[in-house]
Amino acid sequence: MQNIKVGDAASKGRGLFASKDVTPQHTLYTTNELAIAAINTAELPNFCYRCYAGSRPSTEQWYNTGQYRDAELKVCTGCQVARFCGERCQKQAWKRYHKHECKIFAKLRPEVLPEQHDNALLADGLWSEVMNAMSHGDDLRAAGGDTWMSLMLIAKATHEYSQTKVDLATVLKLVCILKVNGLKLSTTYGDPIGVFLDPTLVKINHSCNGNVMVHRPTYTNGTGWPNRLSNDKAMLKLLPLRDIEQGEELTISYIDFTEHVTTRQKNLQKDYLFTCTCDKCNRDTVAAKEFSSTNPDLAKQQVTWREAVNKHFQLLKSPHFSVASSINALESVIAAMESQPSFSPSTDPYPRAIHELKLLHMDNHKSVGPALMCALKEHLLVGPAICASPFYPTRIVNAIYLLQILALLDDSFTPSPNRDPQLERQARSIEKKGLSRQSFKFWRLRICVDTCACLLKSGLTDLTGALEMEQMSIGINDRLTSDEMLSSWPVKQQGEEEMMKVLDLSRERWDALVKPGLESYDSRHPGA
Ligand SMILES: C[S@@+](CC[C@H](N)C(=O)[O-])C[C@H]1O[C@@H](n2cnc3c(N)ncnc32)[C@H](O)[C@@H]1O
Repeated sequence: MQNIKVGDAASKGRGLFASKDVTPQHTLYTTNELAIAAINTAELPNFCYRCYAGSRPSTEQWYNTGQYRDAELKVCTGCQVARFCGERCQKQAWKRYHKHECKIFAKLRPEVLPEQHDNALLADGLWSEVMNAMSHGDDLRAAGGDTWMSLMLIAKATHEYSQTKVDLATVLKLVCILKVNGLKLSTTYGDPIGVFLDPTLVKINHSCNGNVMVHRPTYTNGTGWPNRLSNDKAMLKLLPLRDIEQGEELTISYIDFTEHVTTRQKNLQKDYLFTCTCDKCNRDTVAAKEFSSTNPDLAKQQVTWREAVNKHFQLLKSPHFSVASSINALESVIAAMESQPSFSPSTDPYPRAIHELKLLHMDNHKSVGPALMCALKEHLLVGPAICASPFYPTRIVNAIYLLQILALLDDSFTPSPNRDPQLERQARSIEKKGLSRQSFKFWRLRICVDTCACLLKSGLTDLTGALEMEQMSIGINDRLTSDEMLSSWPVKQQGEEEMMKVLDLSRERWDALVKPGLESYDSRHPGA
């Protein structure tokens, strides 16, 4: 299933190219094994040290247990650091790498450097491929500063504690290679849990408007996880976001492409040592210059909003973090941005603020109502504005979450002895805000049908199981029924009016920001 080839990407060095015409349904590249991977120290207790399973279960499970994990991981009795989802993963990890590091981990615990987990023994061919990747060692050394200091420290610590026979200069080069070529190891739901390096993907270049995406399927090693829903055994997949022609260069975004162009440029220069000249950067640079000369006050205001959201991210990792004050800070940035007549949901930091606020409300366990408001804004306003491709995995994953939240609230209306009064109160309060039960069901159906349609045309096959469960709970059996159900639905107009009200959007704003997305939806479902 490898539909890629390595080629010359001019001033960027090598690059990856499509070796045939592909659609979003094709997988361009897949691997069942990560050559090098490291789970962040803080996440080690939460993820299997072999297959990285541990991503979030359904929202319902999360609501009922307050936990994102769907099974207990067993800790390695030797080091008390690595955890495994089952015996199979533990045995495989031991054979492949853990026997070389278990004692070192035991000695270092609890301060295990994440980079210490990288000493999977690489076969000769793989080792030379990895060592051939760009390291930018000389540039990093010349730039000096904190970055170079921390790379040196990591290299020295790794060299000393691993008792490797490889010399310090080589370890330092490897650490630089990891910095420049390492990609974010994330859950299927996009939460970062570490870093990985793949000998093929080290050749992929960056664009802030990338045409492909790395996806980590929900079900990896198939061990010990009772609630997994797919048979997809790939550790990762490279999926197209749109149709791509044979010979076209494949690009991913190394960074959060929703951030402001100056931040993107700064981060790419600092971490990857190049100046991005992609179309999006060129467009955004011109637009930002024009904006600060025509709207200097608002441009300054936007800087303070970005600083407020960045402060939340810094605090998130610190012991001074307070959920309540972060919620307040994010809510006030969101309200201030929405109050601008020129409000655009793709303007940084709006997408990041909405997503974070949703997660904080979800982490706050019982705040399902406020989480729903954020999830709706994310789905209807932010998603289409930041990425035109309906196959963008993050949009699909967010839609699945939204559906699960909707289901949780919708079910709470139904009389049952196990009904949760708190959940019911939140559902009633949304009803009071203006979204009737009928419209609630309409949106559930509409979002489910559309997400299924996108999923079927994408390579995200591991997610179909999660959506089938949503379909079943709504009562959809097949595509025809769903389109028929939608077209005969009496409250399409009413559903839209009520959603507008509940999200506090004027007709003008709805028409400008939400309607185009819904129209492209309608074109996917002509019968509806
Ligand atoms: C992961 S490597 C990508 C493969 C690399 N081009 C090679 O030849 O091995 C990352 C490095 O590629 C270069 N690069 C990636 N995307 C680029 C871009 N859009 N413009 C310029 N250089 C880029 C930078 O030097 C960056 O540090």
